[in-house]
Amino acid sequence: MDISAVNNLSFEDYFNVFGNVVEKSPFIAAALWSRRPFNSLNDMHVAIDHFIDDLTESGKVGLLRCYSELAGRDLQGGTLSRESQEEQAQAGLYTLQSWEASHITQLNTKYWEKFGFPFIICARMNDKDRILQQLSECCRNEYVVEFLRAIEEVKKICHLRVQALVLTD
Ligand SMILES: NC(=O)NC1=NC(=O)NC1=O
Repeated sequence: MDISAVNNLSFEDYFNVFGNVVEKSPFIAAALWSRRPFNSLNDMHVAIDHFIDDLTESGKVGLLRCYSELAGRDLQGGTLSRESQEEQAQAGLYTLQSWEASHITQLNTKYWEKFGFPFIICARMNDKDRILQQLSECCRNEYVVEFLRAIEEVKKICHLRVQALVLTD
């Protein structure tokens, strides 16, 4: 659908389509309904980015905590969202060797224990080797570095999800 079709959707249809552009934070899509009409796809991106940037720190941390870990329990248990499942599959996280799977589990645990939210990276822009390498390196970062990086990765993931739903202009 193009941006004018987006603007003409009923709230229910809009919410069904865009509700998970920010993983398990449907309130963001619901809030952005008030920003219509969007002038362009980029206008939607900017509106979402500004909404996220305007959240309090605790609001941002809550948003980060809604993301499932990469190759984590949700992937193993088949409880990932459709979008996350597609993104993680595309990065090769469903076909890890056993040593890779145990390594990412160990690093994810170390990361969560250090920062209080899961390691987040845009899987569609990476592959399993780069994800493992980034996770390992990011475990050594300071809190503020990871907090800011994670928010920017959330935006990248969101932009790709919105782009997939709306024809580019
Ligand atoms: N923890 C994560 O990085 N999760 C994710 N990255 C993606 O690209 N999609 C996800 O669900």
